[in-house]
Amino acid sequence: MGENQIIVNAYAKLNLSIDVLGKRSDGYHQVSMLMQSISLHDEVSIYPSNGLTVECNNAAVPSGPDNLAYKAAELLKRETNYEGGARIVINKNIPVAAGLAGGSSDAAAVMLALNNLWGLRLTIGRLGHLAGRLGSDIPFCLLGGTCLATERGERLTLLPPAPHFWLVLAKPDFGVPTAQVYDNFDPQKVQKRPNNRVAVKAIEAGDRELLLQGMENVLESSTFRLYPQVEEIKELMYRYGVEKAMMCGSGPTVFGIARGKSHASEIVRRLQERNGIFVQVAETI
Ligand SMILES: C[C@@](CO)(OP(=O)(O)O)[C@H](O)COP(=O)(O)OP(=O)(O)OC[C@H]1O[C@@H](n2ccc(N)nc2=O)[C@H](O)[C@@H]1O
Ligand SMILES: Nc1ncnc2c1ncn2[C@@H]1O[C@H](COP(=O)(O)OP(=O)(O)O)[C@@H](O)[C@H]1O
Repeated sequence: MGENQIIVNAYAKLNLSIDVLGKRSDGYHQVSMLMQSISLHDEVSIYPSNGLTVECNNAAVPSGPDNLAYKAAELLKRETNYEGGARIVINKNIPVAAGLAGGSSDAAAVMLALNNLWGLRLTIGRLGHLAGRLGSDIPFCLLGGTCLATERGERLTLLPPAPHFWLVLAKPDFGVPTAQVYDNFDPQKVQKRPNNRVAVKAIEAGDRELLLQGMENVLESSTFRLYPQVEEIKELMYRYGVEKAMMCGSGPTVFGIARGKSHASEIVRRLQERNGIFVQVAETI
């Protein structure tokens, strides 16, 4: 390992709940979401270099300037007039366009690492502001843990850690663009809305049962209409006995809350019998 090489983990997120409160004049949606970091992560290695480069071992992810990690580095350079560079290498474990914020998390990890490597001394508040300009989920990825996210999702209130969950993640063999899900969102078609006030109280009180009652994701109504296979995965999770199943973000990944680690492994085994589904055990962190 080179002397100045930095390796950081970029953790995936899921949304314990998503409510959409309306459409804003800038085209984005006003949301109220409970966000949670999970153990699944990419490894981001950063090497000192004169130029700026980004490589990724997953062909579905753009290398170079279209990569969110590149955009994050470029934004830091522009804002601080920093003249140097970095070689960024992403080892992808988080499925792409999955609703797990893999790209956002890589970008956040790069911002934190380069702030150190380049000696920029930007405060977390300043980093958060810059992150929000790149993507609505990136400020949360900087902070991690359990948060309430409002506005576009970039305005955060840090909460105490949510009760621990063993999770099963399951994603069909296609990705879903976030913009398509928001465009297709119709509040009239929502069946169940979350109760975020109750869910926040439950997190503060460490009340697992109450939290499960408050959790819903209104974007399911949109994604399920576009991709019925996603709803089928959710139903399968319930058939296999999860306490709660819900779509991650805009999908198509579904998470199931298992009754323990071995229950999670058993569900993974059963889901693996179906072709073309990415399945993995994870836990909240
Ligand atoms: C749905 C969520 C839930 O956490 O996550 P993902 O499923 O993408 O992981 C987020 O709201 C996604 O955040 P993020 O993926 O950062 O979105 P952005 O890059 O800012 O925006 C992508 C597109 O989604 C739509 N968008 C996003 C956020 C928001 N509050 N309202 C929107 O309408 C806009 O059409 C925008 O052009
Ligand atoms: N570092 C990155 N990792 C993953 N995807 C990236 C990255 N940089 C840019 N992208 C692009 O962003 C899109 C959505 O990425 P991702 O963060 O995986 O999904 P989601 O928004 O569903 O959580 C991908 O289709 C990809 O083209």
